[in-house]
Amino acid sequence: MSDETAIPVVQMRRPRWGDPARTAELPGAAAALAGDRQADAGVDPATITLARPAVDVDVREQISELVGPDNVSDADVVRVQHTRGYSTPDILRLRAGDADDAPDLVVYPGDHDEVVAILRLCSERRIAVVPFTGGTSVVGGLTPDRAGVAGVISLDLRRLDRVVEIDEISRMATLEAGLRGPAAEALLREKGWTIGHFPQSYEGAGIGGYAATRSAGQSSAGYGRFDEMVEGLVLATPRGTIELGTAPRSAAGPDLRQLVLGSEGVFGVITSVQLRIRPVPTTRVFDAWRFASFADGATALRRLAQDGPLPTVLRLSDEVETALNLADPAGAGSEASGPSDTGAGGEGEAGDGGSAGCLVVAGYEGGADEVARRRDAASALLTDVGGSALGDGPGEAWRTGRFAGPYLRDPLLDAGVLVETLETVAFWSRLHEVRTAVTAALTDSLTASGTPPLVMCHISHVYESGASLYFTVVAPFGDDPLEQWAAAKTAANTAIRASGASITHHHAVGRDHRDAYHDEIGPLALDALRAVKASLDPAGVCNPGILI
Ligand SMILES: Cc1cc2nc3c(=O)[nH]c(=O)nc-3n(C[C@H](O)[C@H](O)[C@H](O)COP(=O)(O)OP(=O)(O)OC[C@H]3O[C@@H](n4cnc5c(N)ncnc54)[C@H](O)[C@@H]3O)c2cc1C
Repeated sequence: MSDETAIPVVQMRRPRWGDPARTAELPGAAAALAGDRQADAGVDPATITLARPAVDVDVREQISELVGPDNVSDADVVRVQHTRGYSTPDILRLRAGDADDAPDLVVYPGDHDEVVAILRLCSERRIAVVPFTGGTSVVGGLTPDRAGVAGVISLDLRRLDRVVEIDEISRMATLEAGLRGPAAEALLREKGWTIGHFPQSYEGAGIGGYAATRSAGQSSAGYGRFDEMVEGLVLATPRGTIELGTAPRSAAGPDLRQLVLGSEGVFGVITSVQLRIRPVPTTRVFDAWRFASFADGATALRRLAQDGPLPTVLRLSDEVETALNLADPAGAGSEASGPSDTGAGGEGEAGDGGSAGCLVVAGYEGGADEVARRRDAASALLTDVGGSALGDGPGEAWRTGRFAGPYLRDPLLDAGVLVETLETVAFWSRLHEVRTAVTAALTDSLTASGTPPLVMCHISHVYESGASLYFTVVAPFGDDPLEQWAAAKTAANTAIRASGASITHHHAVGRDHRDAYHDEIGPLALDALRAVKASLDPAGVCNPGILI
């Protein structure tokens, strides 16, 4: 019954997304935006030749002794596959043959002690260490600053792939950090358990990355964000090991787990995580509802978040995304996706906020009785606040197509259509102001570049006091797509901060949001974080330039 178990771990082939056997056709809307442009897939990454690795030969030998010679590589093709992440600018650079940010060495440690030993050695030799779990960062989290370091190592954690322990009584599992989403889920499901964390990057991302970025999955209403599932974790630092998580809640000082969650590799490397787990659901049903406007739909989501009951998946698309979603759910309303079918115009009248209204997907998972109870009560509330039931057709269609969206970005870029996403989070009382400001900033910036965009927005993570806003932007390439997007992104960041929202709900800070993050927390808080880093990483080799 579960589509998540049908999805294997995919070894990504930068710069393209996902399983090469699963390609997506260029959507009709994109053809209109692209005009007569010839499709161009860019430079083949296998043909890129890199400068010689900067790391001294004796360092390489010492690392080889630590992890075994087969677990170190300086081959160009391997280094290119560890270059940057999966933001659209990252992809555009690699498509242009620019792999200047490639690491010097890629190292595959086999256990926690090897990670500590590598960090110690790199600290002595001032070599930057970039933890790499799935490599799907969209915020520049894998692009360290080389200033002041003698080289860069990408620490690929794929060999840390064990389920260490399942504590069925406490409903907890200890997982190594390199386990990728589908592998972790498959191993737990063999024993009847699920994590319930399904980001749209599920095929690529993994446990360490989820924890280091405070990831949020599509089922966050039911299972919580990833950081809310974490009961304990182990951090390897250049100065040794920190183990956190003695009990579920404690009054023993500040909760230091929260200091490590979201730390993006700057304090060290998370090598294992103790997670809350739940029984695999036996029942799953996804309903769809229509609301007259985004504001009406947002009120309905707020009421569910505040008064309950919460579905397991809860999301609201704006008018443009709704029209595309109802036309082809695999193509819109997804993370990092673009429009799929009719695009601006056509039957759905996307682009003019036309007749489709705003789609709410409410999915319920659990035991049969409990699902029926929650579904009945939530449906009564949704009806009460003005929703029209659309049955389970569009909801099920969204569910089955939900991991397909990212596959559209490559054909869109091939066709000269810029597509990128960004997200934020705010209190309910400010949400509409934030949405209006960010939409205007993106629209104005890209229109000023001569490429008026299609801007879509959805809510997919809700709390009693607020919700996330997720924007998908589509525009034809201008003369310089990197500059074009940089200007739009700066405008959006400025609007987010000016309207009092957070710079990120789940994509994290990386390098791309660093300045806005510093503005958000203020200089004293930043000093405190820097003091923690100086204590754990005195040589400053852990992901330099990221976050702080
Ligand atoms: C198509 C697409 C869809 C996406 N959808 C979602 C979504 O639905 N929800 C969501 O939250 N995010 C989403 N993302 C963003 C991204 O997948 C998440 O940030 C994810 O958590 C990253 O996991 P990863 O394993 O790929 O981490 P990586 O990219 O390997 O690393 C992310 C950052 O954490 C650091 N890091 C990695 N592992 C460790 C470790 N063990 N210890 C310390 N630091 C570490 C890295 O150095 C880097 O700075 C999406 C991205 C793409 C490209």
